[in-house]
Amino acid sequence: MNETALFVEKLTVRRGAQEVLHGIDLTVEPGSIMALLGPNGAGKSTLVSTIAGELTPSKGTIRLGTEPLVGKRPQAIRKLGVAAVPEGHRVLRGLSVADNLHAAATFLPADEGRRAFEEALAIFPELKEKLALHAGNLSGGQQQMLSLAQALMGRPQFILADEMSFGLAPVIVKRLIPLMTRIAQSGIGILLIEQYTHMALEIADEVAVLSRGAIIARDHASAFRDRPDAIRDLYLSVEAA
Ligand SMILES: Nc1ncnc2c1ncn2[C@@H]1O[C@H](COP(=O)(O)OP(=O)(O)OP(=O)(O)O)[C@@H](O)[C@H]1O
Repeated sequence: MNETALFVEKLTVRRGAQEVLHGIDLTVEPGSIMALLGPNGAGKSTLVSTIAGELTPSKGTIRLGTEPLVGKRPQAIRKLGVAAVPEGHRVLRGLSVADNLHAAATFLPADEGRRAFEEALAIFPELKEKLALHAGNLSGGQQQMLSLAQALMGRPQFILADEMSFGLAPVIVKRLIPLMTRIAQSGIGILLIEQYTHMALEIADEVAVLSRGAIIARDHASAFRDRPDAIRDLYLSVEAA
């Protein structure tokens, strides 16, 4: 077992009166992509929000290597190296693209911040031409790239990518999703929630299927690649039970 992995152990989370995650166990390895798939309401966003420190579990642990994350504030978790890229591209719309990127480098020493800025532009060359534009004037796909670039500039060890493709045209998603492979190759572990199951399976190393707050299947992505319908059959079998 890799000690620098992101470990979720026996995680139980309530929202209001309802328990929505029931003892989740999940490990994301550095440099690998874990696709978390499941129907609407399964608890995927709840899991991401809990890892990111926005929700407090009622039971269980989350660790980055040996470092416990439960009880830490979202900003502290981000600083330790776990960055959430939220659904719906939440960039600072009134600021320029350049200022959005600079804001993401606030915690870095100046020279490292400059390096991170250049690296982000190397990964997302489209943003280079838009540096002076207000982020609110970018297309949805470009805003999502900016959001991802901001997460990367914090030098994360892990990225939690929740429905990055939300609201984007499939043609944009086809360009965005392969970038995740490049990011993983740089050593960053990715927990990927993606509505386009076939695209998630193409790039993922492992798959965990969540239904009604429990992991109902976990395997190498290759086991599902040629039969994405098997995943929907799994959801349906749980729904029917
Ligand atoms: N803010 C909230 N307050 C109370 N319950 C919530 C809240 N947000 C989500 N829930 C409930 O928690 C459960 C899990 O929802 P969650 O959004 O985590 O699922 P999901 O798998 O991400 O679904 P989707 O794909 O629709 O986003 C659902 O039953 C949902 O109704």
